[in-house]
Amino acid sequence: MVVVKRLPPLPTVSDIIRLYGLSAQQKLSQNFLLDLNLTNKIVRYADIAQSSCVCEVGSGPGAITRSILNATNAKVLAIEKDRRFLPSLELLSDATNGRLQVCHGDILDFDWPGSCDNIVTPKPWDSTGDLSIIGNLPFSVSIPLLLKWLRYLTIREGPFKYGRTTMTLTFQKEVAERITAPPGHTQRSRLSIMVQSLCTAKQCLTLHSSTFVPRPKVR
Ligand SMILES: C[S@@+](CC[C@H](N)C(=O)[O-])C[C@H]1O[C@@H](n2cnc3c(N)ncnc32)[C@H](O)[C@@H]1O
Repeated sequence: MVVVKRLPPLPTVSDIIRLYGLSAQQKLSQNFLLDLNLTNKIVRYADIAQSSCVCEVGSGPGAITRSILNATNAKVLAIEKDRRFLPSLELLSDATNGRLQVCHGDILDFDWPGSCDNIVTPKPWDSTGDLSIIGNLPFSVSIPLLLKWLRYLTIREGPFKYGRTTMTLTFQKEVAERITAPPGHTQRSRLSIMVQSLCTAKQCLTLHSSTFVPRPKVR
Protein backbone atom coordinates (compact mmCIF):
# COMPACT_ATOMS: atom_id res chain seq x y z
CA MET A 1 0.00 0.00 0.00
CA VAL A 2 1.33 3.46 -0.90
CA VAL A 3 0.82 6.10 1.79
CA VAL A 4 0.60 9.63 0.41
CA LYS A 5 1.89 12.31 2.78
CA ARG A 6 -0.73 15.05 2.78
CA LEU A 7 0.04 18.75 3.13
CA PRO A 8 -0.13 20.33 6.60
CA PRO A 9 -2.88 22.93 7.22
CA LEU A 10 -2.21 26.04 5.09
CA PRO A 11 -3.97 29.32 4.33
CA THR A 12 -6.54 28.81 1.54
CA VAL A 13 -5.58 29.74 -2.03
CA SER A 14 -7.98 32.71 -1.83
CA ASP A 15 -6.22 33.84 1.38
CA ILE A 16 -2.85 33.53 -0.42
CA ILE A 17 -4.14 35.75 -3.25
CA ARG A 18 -5.32 38.35 -0.72
CA LEU A 19 -2.22 38.14 1.52
CA TYR A 20 0.22 38.56 -1.37
CA GLY A 21 -1.98 41.00 -3.35
CA LEU A 22 -1.95 38.73 -6.43
CA SER A 23 -4.32 40.48 -8.82
CA ALA A 24 -4.72 38.62 -12.12
CA GLN A 25 -2.85 39.98 -15.14
CA GLN A 26 -4.61 39.56 -18.45
CA LYS A 27 -1.39 39.72 -20.49
CA LEU A 28 -0.27 36.45 -18.82
CA SER A 29 -3.71 34.83 -19.28
CA GLN A 30 -4.19 34.61 -15.52
CA ASN A 31 -7.53 32.94 -14.84
CA PHE A 32 -7.26 31.02 -11.61
CA LEU A 33 -8.95 27.90 -10.32
CA LEU A 34 -9.65 28.30 -6.61
CA ASP A 35 -11.98 25.36 -5.94
CA LEU A 36 -9.87 22.52 -4.54
CA ASN A 37 -12.68 20.00 -5.20
CA LEU A 38 -12.37 20.85 -8.89
CA THR A 39 -8.55 20.80 -8.94
CA ASN A 40 -8.63 17.45 -7.09
CA LYS A 41 -10.94 16.17 -9.84
CA ILE A 42 -8.55 17.40 -12.57
CA VAL A 43 -5.66 15.65 -10.83
CA ARG A 44 -7.69 12.42 -10.56
CA TYR A 45 -8.26 12.56 -14.34
CA ALA A 46 -4.53 13.05 -14.82
CA ASP A 47 -3.93 9.65 -13.20
CA ILE A 48 -0.43 10.60 -12.08
CA ALA A 49 -0.25 8.35 -9.03
CA GLN A 50 2.59 6.29 -10.52
CA SER A 51 4.65 9.23 -11.81
CA SER A 52 7.90 10.05 -10.06
CA CYS A 53 7.86 13.59 -11.41
CA VAL A 54 4.99 15.90 -12.30
CA CYS A 55 5.66 19.14 -14.17
CA GLU A 56 2.99 21.77 -13.70
CA VAL A 57 2.84 24.55 -16.27
CA GLY A 58 1.88 27.95 -14.83
CA SER A 59 1.22 27.15 -11.17
CA GLY A 60 -0.02 30.65 -10.27
CA PRO A 61 -1.36 30.72 -6.69
CA GLY A 62 -1.06 26.93 -6.53
CA ALA A 63 -4.47 25.23 -6.30
CA ILE A 64 -3.60 22.47 -8.80
CA THR A 65 -0.15 22.24 -7.20
CA ARG A 66 -1.74 21.50 -3.82
CA SER A 67 -4.00 18.86 -5.34
CA ILE A 68 -1.02 17.12 -6.99
CA LEU A 69 0.95 17.19 -3.74
CA ASN A 70 -2.00 15.75 -1.82
CA ALA A 71 -2.64 12.98 -4.35
CA THR A 72 0.85 11.63 -4.97
CA ASN A 73 4.34 11.29 -3.52
CA ALA A 74 5.84 12.52 -6.79
CA LYS A 75 8.37 15.29 -7.03
CA VAL A 76 6.60 18.34 -8.47
CA LEU A 77 8.22 20.98 -10.68
CA ALA A 78 6.13 24.15 -10.71
CA ILE A 79 7.04 26.29 -13.73
CA GLU A 80 5.80 29.87 -13.39
CA LYS A 81 6.70 32.97 -15.39
CA ASP A 82 5.27 35.62 -13.06
CA ARG A 83 7.67 36.18 -10.18
CA ARG A 84 4.88 37.59 -7.96
CA PHE A 85 3.78 33.97 -7.35
CA LEU A 86 7.20 32.73 -6.25
CA PRO A 87 6.95 33.59 -2.50
CA SER A 88 3.63 31.78 -2.09
CA LEU A 89 4.89 28.78 -4.08
CA GLU A 90 8.07 28.73 -1.95
CA LEU A 91 5.83 28.70 1.13
CA LEU A 92 4.13 25.63 -0.29
CA SER A 93 7.52 24.11 -1.09
CA ASP A 94 8.62 24.57 2.55
CA ALA A 95 5.50 22.70 3.65
CA THR A 96 6.54 19.71 1.50
CA ASN A 97 10.16 19.48 2.68
CA GLY A 98 11.32 20.38 -0.82
CA ARG A 99 9.17 17.84 -2.72
CA LEU A 100 7.90 20.86 -4.65
CA GLN A 101 10.58 22.62 -6.67
CA VAL A 102 9.67 26.07 -7.95
CA CYS A 103 11.12 26.99 -11.37
CA HIS A 104 10.84 30.62 -12.37
CA GLY A 105 10.75 30.98 -16.15
CA ASP A 106 8.93 30.67 -19.42
CA ILE A 107 7.63 27.20 -20.26
CA LEU A 108 8.52 27.85 -23.92
CA ASP A 109 12.23 27.98 -22.94
CA PHE A 110 12.13 25.35 -20.19
CA ASP A 111 15.32 23.30 -19.77
CA TRP A 112 13.81 19.79 -19.66
CA PRO A 113 17.06 17.79 -19.47
CA GLY A 114 18.55 20.18 -16.88
CA SER A 115 15.46 19.88 -14.67
CA CYS A 116 14.36 16.27 -15.22
CA ASP A 117 17.40 14.14 -16.09
CA ASN A 118 18.36 13.72 -12.42
CA ILE A 119 14.81 12.93 -11.30
CA VAL A 120 13.23 10.90 -14.10
CA THR A 121 14.54 7.53 -15.22
CA PRO A 122 14.18 7.14 -19.00
CA LYS A 123 11.94 4.26 -20.12
CA PRO A 124 11.56 2.69 -23.56
CA TRP A 125 9.63 4.93 -25.91
CA ASP A 126 6.57 2.67 -26.05
CA SER A 127 6.18 2.17 -22.27
CA THR A 128 4.62 4.51 -19.72
CA GLY A 129 7.24 6.93 -18.47
CA ASP A 130 7.71 8.41 -15.00
CA LEU A 131 7.02 12.00 -16.07
CA SER A 132 3.58 13.61 -16.26
CA ILE A 133 2.65 17.11 -17.33
CA ILE A 134 -0.35 19.01 -16.07
CA GLY A 135 -1.45 22.59 -16.46
CA ASN A 136 -4.28 25.04 -16.52
CA LEU A 137 -2.49 26.57 -19.49
CA PRO A 138 -2.27 30.29 -20.13
CA PHE A 139 -4.49 30.59 -23.22
CA SER A 140 -2.01 32.91 -24.93
CA VAL A 141 0.66 30.21 -24.88
CA SER A 142 -1.35 27.03 -25.35
CA ILE A 143 -1.12 26.67 -29.16
CA PRO A 144 2.59 27.64 -29.57
CA LEU A 145 3.38 25.31 -26.65
CA LEU A 146 1.41 22.44 -28.16
CA LEU A 147 3.14 22.90 -31.52
CA LYS A 148 6.55 22.99 -29.83
CA TRP A 149 5.76 19.81 -27.90
CA LEU A 150 4.52 18.05 -31.07
CA ARG A 151 7.89 18.85 -32.64
CA TYR A 152 9.66 17.46 -29.53
CA LEU A 153 7.50 14.34 -29.75
CA THR A 154 8.65 13.56 -33.28
CA ILE A 155 12.30 13.65 -32.16
CA ARG A 156 11.69 12.25 -28.63
CA GLU A 157 13.24 15.24 -26.97
CA GLY A 158 12.17 17.69 -24.26
CA PRO A 159 9.60 16.03 -21.98
CA PHE A 160 9.26 13.07 -24.37
CA LYS A 161 12.61 11.39 -23.96
CA TYR A 162 11.62 9.54 -20.77
CA GLY A 163 8.98 7.18 -22.25
CA ARG A 164 5.30 7.88 -22.86
CA THR A 165 4.31 11.10 -21.09
CA THR A 166 0.75 11.83 -19.99
CA MET A 167 -0.33 15.44 -20.47
CA THR A 168 -3.46 16.83 -18.81
CA LEU A 169 -4.00 20.34 -20.10
CA THR A 170 -6.74 22.94 -20.34
CA PHE A 171 -7.53 24.53 -23.69
CA GLN A 172 -10.23 26.87 -24.92
CA LYS A 173 -13.25 24.73 -25.75
CA GLU A 174 -12.98 25.22 -29.51
CA VAL A 175 -9.26 24.35 -29.45
CA ALA A 176 -10.01 21.17 -27.46
CA GLU A 177 -12.68 20.30 -30.04
CA ARG A 178 -10.20 20.78 -32.89
CA ILE A 179 -7.55 18.71 -31.11
CA THR A 180 -9.89 15.75 -30.60
CA ALA A 181 -12.11 15.99 -33.71
CA PRO A 182 -12.32 12.61 -35.53
CA PRO A 183 -12.24 12.31 -39.37
CA GLY A 184 -15.36 13.83 -40.90
CA HIS A 185 -16.11 16.06 -37.90
CA THR A 186 -16.84 19.74 -38.65
CA GLN A 187 -13.93 20.78 -36.38
CA ARG A 188 -11.44 18.44 -38.12
CA SER A 189 -8.36 20.51 -38.97
CA ARG A 190 -4.59 20.34 -39.44
CA LEU A 191 -4.28 20.52 -35.64
CA SER A 192 -6.46 17.40 -35.22
CA ILE A 193 -4.34 15.47 -37.71
CA MET A 194 -0.99 16.57 -36.24
CA VAL A 195 -2.01 15.81 -32.64
CA GLN A 196 -3.75 12.52 -33.38
CA SER A 197 -0.86 11.23 -35.50
CA LEU A 198 1.42 11.51 -32.46
CA CYS A 199 -0.82 11.27 -29.38
CA THR A 200 -3.98 9.69 -28.03
CA ALA A 201 -6.10 12.76 -27.29
CA LYS A 202 -9.37 12.86 -25.38
CA GLN A 203 -11.53 15.49 -23.71
CA CYS A 204 -11.98 14.64 -20.02
CA LEU A 205 -13.82 17.55 -18.51
CA THR A 206 -15.54 20.75 -19.63
CA LEU A 207 -14.88 23.64 -17.27
CA HIS A 208 -17.50 26.40 -17.34
CA SER A 209 -16.03 29.90 -17.59
CA SER A 210 -17.59 30.72 -14.19
CA THR A 211 -15.15 28.29 -12.51
CA PHE A 212 -12.23 30.64 -13.29
CA VAL A 213 -11.32 33.79 -11.35
CA PRO A 214 -11.48 36.21 -13.08
CA ARG A 215 -13.92 34.73 -15.57
CA PRO A 216 -12.22 34.53 -19.01
CA LYS A 217 -13.78 36.32 -21.97
CA VAL A 218 -13.36 33.18 -24.10
CA ARG A 219 -15.30 29.88 -23.95
C1 LIG B 1 -4.59 30.17 -16.40
S1 LIG B 1 -3.41 30.60 -15.16
C2 LIG B 1 -3.40 29.14 -14.15
C3 LIG B 1 -2.88 29.35 -12.76
C4 LIG B 1 -3.08 28.15 -11.81
N1 LIG B 1 -2.46 26.95 -12.31
C5 LIG B 1 -4.55 27.88 -11.60
O1 LIG B 1 -5.08 26.93 -12.18
O2 LIG B 1 -5.17 28.67 -10.86
C6 LIG B 1 -1.91 30.47 -16.11
C7 LIG B 1 -0.63 30.63 -15.32
O3 LIG B 1 0.48 30.50 -16.21
C8 LIG B 1 1.43 31.53 -15.99
N2 LIG B 1 2.12 31.76 -17.28
C9 LIG B 1 1.72 32.56 -18.30
N3 LIG B 1 2.58 32.45 -19.33
C10 LIG B 1 3.54 31.56 -18.94
C11 LIG B 1 4.71 31.04 -19.56
N4 LIG B 1 5.05 31.41 -20.80
N5 LIG B 1 5.47 30.16 -18.87
C12 LIG B 1 5.12 29.78 -17.61
N6 LIG B 1 4.03 30.24 -16.97
C13 LIG B 1 3.24 31.12 -17.63
C14 LIG B 1 0.61 32.71 -15.51
O4 LIG B 1 1.39 33.63 -14.79
C15 LIG B 1 -0.45 31.99 -14.66
O5 LIG B 1 0.00 31.83 -13.33
